[in-house]
Amino acid sequence: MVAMLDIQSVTKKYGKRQVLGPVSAKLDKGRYYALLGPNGAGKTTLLHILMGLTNCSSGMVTVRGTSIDNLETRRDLGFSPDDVPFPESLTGWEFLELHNRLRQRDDSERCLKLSELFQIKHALDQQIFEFSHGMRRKLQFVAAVSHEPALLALDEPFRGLDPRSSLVLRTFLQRYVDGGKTVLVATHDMLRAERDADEVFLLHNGLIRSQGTAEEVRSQAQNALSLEAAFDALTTDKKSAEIDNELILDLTATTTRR
Ligand SMILES: Nc1ncnc2c1ncn2[C@@H]1O[C@H](COP(=O)(O)OP(=O)(O)OP(=O)(O)O)[C@@H](O)[C@H]1O
Repeated sequence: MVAMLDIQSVTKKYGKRQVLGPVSAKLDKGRYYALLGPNGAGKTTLLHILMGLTNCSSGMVTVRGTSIDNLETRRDLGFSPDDVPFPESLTGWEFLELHNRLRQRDDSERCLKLSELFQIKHALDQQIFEFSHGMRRKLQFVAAVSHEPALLALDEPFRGLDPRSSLVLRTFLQRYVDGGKTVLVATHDMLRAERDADEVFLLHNGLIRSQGTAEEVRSQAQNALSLEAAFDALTTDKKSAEIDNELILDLTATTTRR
């Protein structure tokens, strides 16, 4: 069976510095994947390469057997980035329409239904600079999913969402995957990853340090009790943990003495 996403020996260099890879992995349809890793591990860089937004330095990425260099292939991808500036002067609706036009599709009806689901429909005529952080996240998500992409990649999609919206998004993603699509979520939220993802990739210093179900990753970390503990064991060496503890004691001792 052809993989939904096939990442073949992908590397990324900025100048002489290699920040990613080689990374190889296959993602199947109908699965929810979590991409985990410490700050600077290369998660966003990898997502940008997978979505065709950044070129890799070497290697190849295919979606259902076709290179992501192909425009048609890229139209079957959806991406909700983290912290990318918005065109503030556009209204919410103009932002969604822009995505429709770039994809040469008319998904207006679906945009409206999604906006209703995420409770931003009432604000679509407002300019984006008036949107709150959570509203922006939701708008970004609606734009990413309105064309029903086969592969949906999301960078920290739950950050800043209120509990109800988080629940709606979580349910939506589960159903989306049940419908045969593939979801890849980069996150620092270990509890959510452990609960929701079928499989996780743990990236460390630009390389996949561990991958599999949360249970498999835990077993690779001497049967750690949680994914969070496994993450810590696989990405932090004992020496730096000791130095951290000493520094915390040192830095807080003066505070408590006052
Ligand atoms: N445009 C750039 N130029 C040079 N180096 C970059 C650039 N973008 C990212 N990097 C470097 O690439 C590495 C990976 O960064 P990346 O943003 O992919 O990490 P991340 O895992 O998403 O981190 P975080 O969890 O903090 O968001 C880091 O060392 C970063 O400094």
